Amino acid sequence: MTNTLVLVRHGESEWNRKNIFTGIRNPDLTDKGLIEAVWAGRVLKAEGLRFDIAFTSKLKRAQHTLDIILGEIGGELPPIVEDAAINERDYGELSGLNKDQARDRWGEEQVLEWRRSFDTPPPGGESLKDTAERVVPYYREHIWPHVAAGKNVLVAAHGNSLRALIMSLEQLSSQEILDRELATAAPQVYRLDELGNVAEYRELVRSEGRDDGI
Ligand SMILES: O=C(O)[C@H](O)COP(=O)(O)O
Repeated sequence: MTNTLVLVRHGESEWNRKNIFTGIRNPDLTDKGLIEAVWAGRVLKAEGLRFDIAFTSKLKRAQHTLDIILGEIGGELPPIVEDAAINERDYGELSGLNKDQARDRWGEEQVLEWRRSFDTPPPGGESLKDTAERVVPYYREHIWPHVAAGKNVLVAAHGNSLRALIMSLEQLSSQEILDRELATAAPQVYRLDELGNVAEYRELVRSEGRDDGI
């Protein structure tokens, strides 16, 4: 399969485990996150996917996930481009706060609005719209040209930087993106047509109880 773009959110991070708003802070993966990344690499390999180039953010959890995936796939490593343009959405003053404590302090509805609305930024941070305004131009300028040239491209990034990109790729409305959740290390596999529209999409989700190692 060519013209393939695979987006993958990092595996579980230390702060995901502790239920803490992370944004552009820099925790690493947990042991569970490492295992999730291994699984993502194995399932992509089992799909027969090989990558010509890979992109990741400047944050450890995404870089580490990418390294593990590429290691599992094996063979010659593709070039890796790291750029802050695909960093996680900056959670501003919420960064470092426990999500339940934030709900106790500001109320369920306010916190949900900060987390999932399109254009309400958390105090001192970025809305999904702000995030899209850096992610989408970066995608168009630096990532899409490789896919357009028939390459297979892997992007390891973050829940909200990828939601911003998916909103543009799938032409979702600001209402439709509200409910789109990305599981950790679940590859989103897109085949794009020559205009960059989605020709095929599949999410590879880990099923419990497999005994074939993936
Ligand atoms: O930055 C974070 O805290 C998480 O990666 C994503 O946050 P969310 O679950 O509020 O989208």
